Amino acid sequence: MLKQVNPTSTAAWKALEAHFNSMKDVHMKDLFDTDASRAEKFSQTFEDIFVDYSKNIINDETMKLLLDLAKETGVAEGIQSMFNGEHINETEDRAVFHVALRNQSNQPMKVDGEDVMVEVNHVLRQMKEFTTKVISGEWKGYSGKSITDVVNIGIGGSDLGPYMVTEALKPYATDVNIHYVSNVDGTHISETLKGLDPETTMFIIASKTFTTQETMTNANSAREWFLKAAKSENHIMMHFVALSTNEEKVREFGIAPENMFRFWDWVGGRYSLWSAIGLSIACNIGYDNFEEVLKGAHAMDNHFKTAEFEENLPVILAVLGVWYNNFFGAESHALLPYDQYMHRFAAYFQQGDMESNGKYVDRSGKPVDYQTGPIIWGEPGTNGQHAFYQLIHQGTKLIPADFIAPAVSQNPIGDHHPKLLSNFFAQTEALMTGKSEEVVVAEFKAAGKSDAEIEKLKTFKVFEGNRPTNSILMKKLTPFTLGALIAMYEHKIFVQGVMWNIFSFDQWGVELGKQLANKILPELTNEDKVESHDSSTNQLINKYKEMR
Ligand SMILES: O=P(O)(O)OC[C@H]1O[C@@](O)(CO)[C@@H](O)[C@@H]1O
Repeated sequence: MLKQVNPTSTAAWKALEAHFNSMKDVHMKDLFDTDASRAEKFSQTFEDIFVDYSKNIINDETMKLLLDLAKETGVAEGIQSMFNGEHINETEDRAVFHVALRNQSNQPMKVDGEDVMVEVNHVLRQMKEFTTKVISGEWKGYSGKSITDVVNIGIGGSDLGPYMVTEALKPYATDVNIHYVSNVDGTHISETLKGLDPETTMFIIASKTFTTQETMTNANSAREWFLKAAKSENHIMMHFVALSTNEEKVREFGIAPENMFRFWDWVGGRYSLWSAIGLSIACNIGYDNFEEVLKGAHAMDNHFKTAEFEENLPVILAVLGVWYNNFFGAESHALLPYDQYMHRFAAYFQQGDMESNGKYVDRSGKPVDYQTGPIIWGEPGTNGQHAFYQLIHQGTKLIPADFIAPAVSQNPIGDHHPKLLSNFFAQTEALMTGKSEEVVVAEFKAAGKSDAEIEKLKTFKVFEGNRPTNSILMKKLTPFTLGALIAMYEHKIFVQGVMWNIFSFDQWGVELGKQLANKILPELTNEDKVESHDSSTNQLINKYKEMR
């Protein structure tokens, strides 16, 4: 069980409220000007990852109080509880044990007295055997041909993680082409199946529950598409495998148990890419590279479990997020990877963060009277600079942002990478320093502008600066480094959930929409006028019936 501490009742919170009043008008520029060691003091290295968090509106006192808040809200105890396999997902009475999936040191890790590593390692061996056969061409389809394309059918945590990782690790891809189908919109599977050959296509049906409407609809459509060519149901087993906790539903679908890769209820969907859900990753980049991803995450787990809070990267990033979310009133957090391969990174953590901490009821069942999870968003740099950086630089909203970049490119052509990184460095500098009216006027004068022009335009060109960022510089985007980076953010989310006294591992909020959709679906199968909803929903459904 996690300690139940209302964060606003702690001494640290009260001290932070007072401290905020002394910091809210401080400009980071002045903090840098008065402390030559600032950058070094507020930076941390982990393996090949360098994190510079000095461009934040913090001083030593800020960090002390924020870490005190983490301590007072029971983060240290929460870390122990998670790694001890306690049922900290209390509303579903489950452990939260994704750390066991990547426990490469193979120390026993127990849930309810049982060492889960026996099963974890069995499934990893099964995954290795399967992916080796597929990649080597040994696995044959119904007509005797090898598999050329793998289609992962899943949604949410059964899609976003594998998709993000295979996109990020494209340089490590084998010859097996990987495709992801998630949306129930017929377009998604129709467009994906175009150009695929049923004789050489493998379908991975990824679903923890094996009941998700989108996934089962897409799986059935894939099966129909396949059987049109393959004819016999006996051929299903050569082209369909299942990743799930629900063996009964897998059998009902017609996938043989030997083609099922199991995982367990203590694996949350949004924390499942390390489990059998990662099968499509291993098919695409090879099992050894998938194992490297696990190793990177495991290294971060050990750091998270053992490092003092003052040097603990997930804890540091978590408390900085709380500082802006709960004291500066920031409502979102941007993830801005300066790496095109990481174009799905923010999307992945939209589920990871917002489905974990998008909660308004605390662990005692009472509505909170403080802010919880932020809106997560972002796009790769430099594209974002031509889309939304205007608001980040000169808007009225505070947007704390993480800038992420590799020092070494996987595609070192021409001078692209120096240009990419010059923008990576310049943006956080600009967000921090801004541009004063004095500098603006001097630039206008140097350009020969008249006083009247200067007077008219100068305020539009002033940048207040003091916009906080974290800079995360990786040596290179490798499987190990990506694994460590993902785990770092997973643990940041966990720490924030503990501090906000919420349950981060259930997701009751996704149920109502599904429930109402299931009620509406049958109403769409006829031409009857619908009157069972509010007037807007009735109107929309009836208008749809007129239009179609
Ligand atoms: O893996 P499955 O059981 O098909 O669930 C898919 C996704 O649906 C949810 O919205 C839960 O309903 C996510 O939490 C989950 O990752």
